[in-house]
Amino acid sequence: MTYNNSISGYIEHIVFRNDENGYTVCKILDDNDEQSTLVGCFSYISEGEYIIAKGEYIKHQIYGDQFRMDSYEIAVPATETALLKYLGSGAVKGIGPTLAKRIVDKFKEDTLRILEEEPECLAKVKGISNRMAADISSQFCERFGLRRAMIFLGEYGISMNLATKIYDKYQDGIYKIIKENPYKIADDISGVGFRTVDEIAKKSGIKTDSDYRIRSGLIYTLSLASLDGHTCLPKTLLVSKAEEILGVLGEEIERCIMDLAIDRKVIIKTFDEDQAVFLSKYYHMEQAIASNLLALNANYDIDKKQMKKIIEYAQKESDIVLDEDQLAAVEAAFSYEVLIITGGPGTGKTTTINTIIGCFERMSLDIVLAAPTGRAAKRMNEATKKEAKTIHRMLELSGGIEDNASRENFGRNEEYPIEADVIIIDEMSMVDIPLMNAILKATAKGTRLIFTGDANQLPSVGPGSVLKDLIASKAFKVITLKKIFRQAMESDIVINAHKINESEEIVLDNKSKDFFFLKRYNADVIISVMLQLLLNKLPKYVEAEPFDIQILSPMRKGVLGVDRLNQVLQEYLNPLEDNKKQKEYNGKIFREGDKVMQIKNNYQLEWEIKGKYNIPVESGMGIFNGDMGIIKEINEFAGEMLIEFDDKKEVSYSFKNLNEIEHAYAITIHKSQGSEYPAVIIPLLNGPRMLMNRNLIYTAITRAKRCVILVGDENVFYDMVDNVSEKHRYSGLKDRITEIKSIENFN
Ligand SMILES: Nc1ncnc2c1ncn2[C@@H]1O[C@H](COP(=O)(O)OP(=O)(O)OP(=O)(O)O)[C@@H](O)[C@H]1O
Repeated sequence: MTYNNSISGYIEHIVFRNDENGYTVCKILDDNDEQSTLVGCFSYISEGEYIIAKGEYIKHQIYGDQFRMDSYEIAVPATETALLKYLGSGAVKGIGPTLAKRIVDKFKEDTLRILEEEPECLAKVKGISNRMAADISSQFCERFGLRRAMIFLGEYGISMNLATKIYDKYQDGIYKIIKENPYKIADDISGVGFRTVDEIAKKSGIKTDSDYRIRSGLIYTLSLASLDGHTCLPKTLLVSKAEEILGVLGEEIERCIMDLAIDRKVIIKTFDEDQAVFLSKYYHMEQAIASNLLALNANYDIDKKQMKKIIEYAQKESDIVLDEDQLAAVEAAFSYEVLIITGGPGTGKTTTINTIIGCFERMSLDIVLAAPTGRAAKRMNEATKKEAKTIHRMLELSGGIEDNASRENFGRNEEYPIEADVIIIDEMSMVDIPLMNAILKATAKGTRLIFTGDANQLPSVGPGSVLKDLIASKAFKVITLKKIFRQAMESDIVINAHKINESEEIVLDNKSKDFFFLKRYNADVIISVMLQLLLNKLPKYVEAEPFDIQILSPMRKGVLGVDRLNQVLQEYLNPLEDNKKQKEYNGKIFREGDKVMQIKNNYQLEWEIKGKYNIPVESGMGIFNGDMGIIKEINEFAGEMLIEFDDKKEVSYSFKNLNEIEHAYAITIHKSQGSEYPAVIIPLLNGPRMLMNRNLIYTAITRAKRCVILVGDENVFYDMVDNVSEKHRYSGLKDRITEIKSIENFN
């Protein structure tokens, strides 16, 4: 590219700067002492710097003439004028224009060297004490160091924010790290991944078969596997995946796995015929879960006569006669410190839990109820009429948004355990390894733990398959409820859910009252049928608002994936009108009236419920993953959006928090885990076999309370029901439990 234009001068004032991509608008005083506006992406820029930029003059529609920079250099202030401008710009705290002049007058062009190397000489300038001289020098060195590092890291395409983090961590050591082992950055700084450092390494000339690269790539491969739910990978699989990612020979990879094992970065354990390689954090978590659970797993010596009396009383009080399995579950809650109650829909899990609560309350025991999501906790609260919290809240998460990093920041832990005689956790299928580890750390010896859930639901989003592994270990008391009760028998949702699990034939003749299949084979037709159902037929049929009826799609992508469905449905259900404001964020348009969903737990979002005359009558904190709301108001000027959630909770979102919100006309089945809706509509046309399995369709159907309507190709439905090749999760929890148990038995 040839440049007809260049500009050079001092940066007088920075008007705007985006620290992520470095986009900057600033005023530059050029060599003719004329001021211009300079714009562009600068990896480093600071007031007082002398800049030589290449680019072109453009005319901005609103802001007028500007110089748009394509490339630039920062000159070291060498002349006396340059030094004066630089030091006088306020770049170094404590030096203003007067002091700058005195310093430059005294040291002339040697000024920078004096600042860096002989700060004591500075004290010879009138007005500068010894202490001030040292302070000025250290500020100057830090600033110059940062400037050099920013420019250096900028050349590797590193964003400003990241460059600052990297510099804060390594200071001047950064040059050596980038040249020798940039992979260290991924180890040391959270949020920096292998792909980023691999790019840096490539530019820095590091060989593809460098040991540092392979080791970092192996950790990356295992981390990717954990996003798919695995806490470990069989060694052969790890080697082949790493070969694909790194493009190096298997032998080299195997050697590096051994090195990582020696450094305890990974743990290798025997696994069937093969070996399993774990990221050490997951290995230790599984190990801790196994030993903590086994340590808790005591049997209580109970007075059986007394127990039977209490159970009798609780049954009378709730006017229920428990069946054999339910009774066994209640009795087990008396005798076992750890108890698992599982069963499909309508098998009486809630009824059993309520009886257990009734008994323990009579015994004056303190009971704490919790579930993995906000909606699941709300449901537990409605079913038991007792307070139920999210697990994170029970564990007193400190900090706002829950993410992997904050998972260890729980207020309740081994030093300050949960004060309860009994902890009951529902929807256990959603609990992953890190969360289970945190629950057990916060559970004191002597506290009973009761886990309930349905092992046929989708597994947790995070790594591990805790509930299944606990059951498979046979180390804990498990009661499986199988009988479907009369009331539940009337529901084809419940009946068909069980048929799906038992591989029994499901007749799609639409003679049911609550389970329908509308055969359609074209995506647009399917969408139009869903709209009809949502707007006209279903609300009356299930006595619910269209807002409460949920479309659940198996996928995010594709013609019937949630991304497209949300776009299309928004146009039909909430089209743009003159008086409706909207805000674009990340390529999505949020509009007043849109149905949206919070997609992470945020314990610091404040809500308010307003009463008559718009006066707040209640307030609190916390909006959770899966909470649904409607955009009430968009205020472009304040950069805020008002969203109303369940129970009229109003929350003001700053535009920069919009990454916590998604449109929710349609959501993925995965996202619906732990929630229930009066009616669900499920479009089924096609999808990858890996995803379209029994687990997924079972989970989708069991989300509906009063009506399920599937719309699409019946063969896809039958294929899903038949596809039991549920994606296998590699985990070591069951083995750790068996291992520790056998050592205990041996002792
Ligand atoms: N022992 C019993 N005798 C009579 N009815 C029962 C009994 N146990 C449960 N039921 C009834 O069966 C239905 C399903 O029970 P419950 O809601 O406890 O099951 P669940 O497993 O929690 O179901 P879901 O997973 O769908 O919430 C309810 O209507 C309940 O009243």
